[in-house]
Amino acid sequence: MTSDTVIKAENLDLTFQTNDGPVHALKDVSLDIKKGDFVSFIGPSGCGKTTFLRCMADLEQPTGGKITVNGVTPHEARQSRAYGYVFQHAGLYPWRTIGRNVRLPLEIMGYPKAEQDERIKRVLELVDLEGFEKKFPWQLSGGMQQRASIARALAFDADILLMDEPFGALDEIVRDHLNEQLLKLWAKTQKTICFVTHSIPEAVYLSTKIVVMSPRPGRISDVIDCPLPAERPLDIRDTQEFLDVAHRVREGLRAGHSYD
Ligand SMILES: Nc1ncnc2c1ncn2[C@@H]1O[C@H](COP(=O)(O)OP(=O)(O)OP(=O)(O)O)[C@@H](O)[C@H]1O
Repeated sequence: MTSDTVIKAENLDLTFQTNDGPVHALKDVSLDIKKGDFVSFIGPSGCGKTTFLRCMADLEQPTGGKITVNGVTPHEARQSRAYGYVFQHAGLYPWRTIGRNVRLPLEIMGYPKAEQDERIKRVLELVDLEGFEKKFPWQLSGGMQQRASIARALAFDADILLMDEPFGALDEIVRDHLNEQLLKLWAKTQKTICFVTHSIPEAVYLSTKIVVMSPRPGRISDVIDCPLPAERPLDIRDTQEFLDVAHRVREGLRAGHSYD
């Protein structure tokens, strides 16, 4: 493992035991994610994207192989608050204001009140939600709620952000806007981001590396470097370079897909 490796999976396997028999969710998954990478995971439903992310987060236990996060086990990484996790649905507590939702992990971690206040202010600014601290989630649009949940994941300075289809439920215009904002935030914070998506354009637009997965059993079928410049206006999606990468992702998905 080189010193800039953040997540390393070696021959990872995970089989769920269910009433209908074993489900082989991950098979022989090996991957090296470097510091500052933006890695997207794309593949058909059931190919193990979420399961892989959950292994990184210590929410699932692999049945074979090895995974390290910052050179230690996912359990140790979780204890040292190495990552923030953003889910498909914002998952904000409706009875807490936006500010108090972002405050929650900081309270749990026992930050002093003044530092909590300072951090809440800083992360709400980062996601363009300054002034919304006292609003309740239902007073915000879906896109704003998702930004608040990103702020909550950023509040405690984790170096790694695990994002499981965070914009999947949003309409395309809002999603475009959040994609642009996420890229800016990534450039500003230099975090390592693992991002699950079903969208080829979203994966190509955001990533430095795209991991194509295929199902039954879930495995990695291709890892594609995305050579686009760091500065990515939305209309980069019309360039030949972008379309070439998108084409390769589509081919990778097609190769691993069975239409049964
Ligand atoms: N807790 C569990 N118990 C049993 N089977 C599970 C469990 N979690 C996931 N699976 C199964 O493991 C496989 C991989 O699921 P996973 O959710 O990781 O796929 P995914 O690629 O994220 O899918 P989607 O794109 O639909 O979210 C699926 O067949 C799923 O049904």
